Amino acid sequence: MFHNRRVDVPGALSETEMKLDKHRPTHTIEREFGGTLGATCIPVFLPLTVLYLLCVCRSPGASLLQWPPPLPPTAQLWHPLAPTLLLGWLALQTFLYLLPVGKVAEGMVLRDGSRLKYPINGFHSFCVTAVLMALALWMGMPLGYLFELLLPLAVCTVGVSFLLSLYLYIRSFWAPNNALSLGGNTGNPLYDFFMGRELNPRIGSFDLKYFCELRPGLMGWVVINLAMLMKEVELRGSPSLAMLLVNGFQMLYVVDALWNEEAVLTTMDIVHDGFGFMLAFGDLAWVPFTYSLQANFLVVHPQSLSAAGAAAIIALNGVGYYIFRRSNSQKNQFRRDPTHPSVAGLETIATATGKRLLVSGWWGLVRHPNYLGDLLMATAWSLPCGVTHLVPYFYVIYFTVLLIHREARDERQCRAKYGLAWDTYCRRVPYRIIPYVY
Ligand SMILES: NC(=O)C1=CN([C@@H]2O[C@H](COP(=O)(O)OP(=O)(O)OC[C@H]3O[C@@H](n4cnc5c(N)ncnc54)[C@H](OP(=O)(O)O)[C@@H]3O)[C@@H](O)[C@H]2O)C=CC1
Ligand SMILES: CC(C)=CCC[C@@H](C)[C@H]1CC=C2C3=C(CC[C@@]21C)[C@@]1(C)CC[C@H](O)C(C)(C)[C@@H]1CC3
Repeated sequence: MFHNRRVDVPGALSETEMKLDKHRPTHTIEREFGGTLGATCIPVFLPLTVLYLLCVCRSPGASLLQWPPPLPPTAQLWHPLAPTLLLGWLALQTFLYLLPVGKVAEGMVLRDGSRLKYPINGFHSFCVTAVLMALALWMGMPLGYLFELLLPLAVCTVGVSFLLSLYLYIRSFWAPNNALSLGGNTGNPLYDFFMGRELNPRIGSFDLKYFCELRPGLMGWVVINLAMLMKEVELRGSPSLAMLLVNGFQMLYVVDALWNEEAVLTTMDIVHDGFGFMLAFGDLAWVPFTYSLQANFLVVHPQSLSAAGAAAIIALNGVGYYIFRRSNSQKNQFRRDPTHPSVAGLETIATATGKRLLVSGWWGLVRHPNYLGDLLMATAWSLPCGVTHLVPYFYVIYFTVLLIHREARDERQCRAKYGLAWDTYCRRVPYRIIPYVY
C-alpha cells in the first residue's frame, strides 16, 4: 500500500551518485551522546532511572536525595498481568495502525531521492482507543489498579525495548547501505546499537520507528494518567483540580501530536536519527513512565490549588501551547509549500541546497520558538504539584537538558547542511530558545 516514489528535489542524490551511495561504506566518524562510553552507560542508567523515579515519586518523602533510595522488594517488580497487558496494548495499536483509514502522506526526500509513504491515522487510533477505554470503564474495569501494576509494567516495557533494539540491530545488517542512518554506523556495536543503524526499518509497509514515535508510548502516557486519576477517585472519592489539570494539559499535548501527525515526518528523529535503543526505549518506556510522574505523584501527595493559581497555570499552558503550535505549523507549512498564502509573505534567506530559511515570523524571534513553547507547557504541567517537591519537576529539568542538547545537535546539522546561509541566519536571529536570554 505504501510504496516509494522518486522525485526531482534539490539536494537529493543523482542517479550516478545513488549507485555509488548504495555501495559506499557508510561509516560514521562523528559520535554523539558521549560516544561509546555514553552509549554503554545510558542503556543501563536510564532504565534504572525510570524504576527509581517511579519508586521515589510514591514514597512518603518523595525526595530525589533520599538515602538509602526507596528500593522495592524484587517481588514488586513482577506481576503476571504486566506482560499480557503490554502485549495486548502493542497488538491493539499495531492493528489500529494497519487499518486502511485516513490519508497517506509522503515523508521527506531520502538520500536516494525516494520518499516513503506513511499512514496518517494516529488520531483515528486515539479515538478508537478512547471509545474502547470508555466501554471498558463502563463495564467496571478497575483502571486504577494500573497504579499497583506500574513497576512491573515498566520492567516489561524496558525488556521489550531491549528486545526490539536487538532485533533492529541484527536486521540492519541485511539492509542496503542507502537505507542506513548517517549517525549510527561507526562499526562499534555498542554505539550503533544505541544510535540505530537503520534509518526507517520497515516490515512490509509497517514503519517501526514512526509507529513507536507516536502511538504505544504517547497514548500509553494518557492511559497511565487516566489510571492515576481513577486511583485518586478510589482513594478520595473525586479527582482533585491538580489531577484534572495535569490530565487535561498532557492529553491536549498528545491529541495535538496525533492531530498534527504529518508534522512528525519532518522532525529530526524521523528524518535524521537511526532507530536504535535510544528511540525505542525513549518512545516505549521513557515517555509513558516518566512523563506521567506528575499524575503518579499526585495520587500519594494530594495538593490543593486555588482558583487563581489554577487560572494562572492554565494561562501559562495556553501561551506555551500557542507558541508551540503556531511555530511548528509555520515551519511545517513552509517546508511543505513555501508558496502557501500563510507563509508566502515571510522574509527568507536562500541556501545553496535550494531550500530557504525563514528569518521572520516565529522563526525570526528565536531559532527554536517551538522549544520555548514546549518548555512553558512543561512548567505548567508541574506547577499543579506545588513547589515543595522536586520530583514532579523532573520533566522540566530533563526536558531543558534534552532541548539544549537537541538544539546543539540541530545547529551542527544545519551548519553542515546550509554553511554560510546558516551563519547569516544565526547573525539575523542571535537567540536560540529564549529571546534576549539564551
Ligand atoms: N516532548 C518531548 O519529549 C519532545 C518534544 N519535542 C518537540 O518536537 C518538536 C520538533 O522538534 P525538533 O525535531 O527537535 O526540531 P524542529 O522542529 O525545531 O526542526 C529543526 C529543523 O527545522 C528546520 N529549520 C530550522 N530553522 C529553520 C528556519 N529558520 N526556517 C525553516 N526551517 C528551519 C531545519 O531542518 P530543514 O531545514 O532540513 O527542514 C532544522 O533541522 C518541537 O516542538 C520540540 O519541542 C522534541 C523532542 C522531545
Ligand atoms: C532519555 C531518552 C531516551 C530520550 C529519547 C528522546 C525521546 C523520548 C524524544 C525524542 C523526540 C521525541 C519527540 C516526542 C516525544 C519524545 C521523543 C520521542 C514527540 C512525539 C512528543 C509530541 C510532540 O508533539 C512531537 C510530535 C513534536 C514530539 C516529536 C519528538
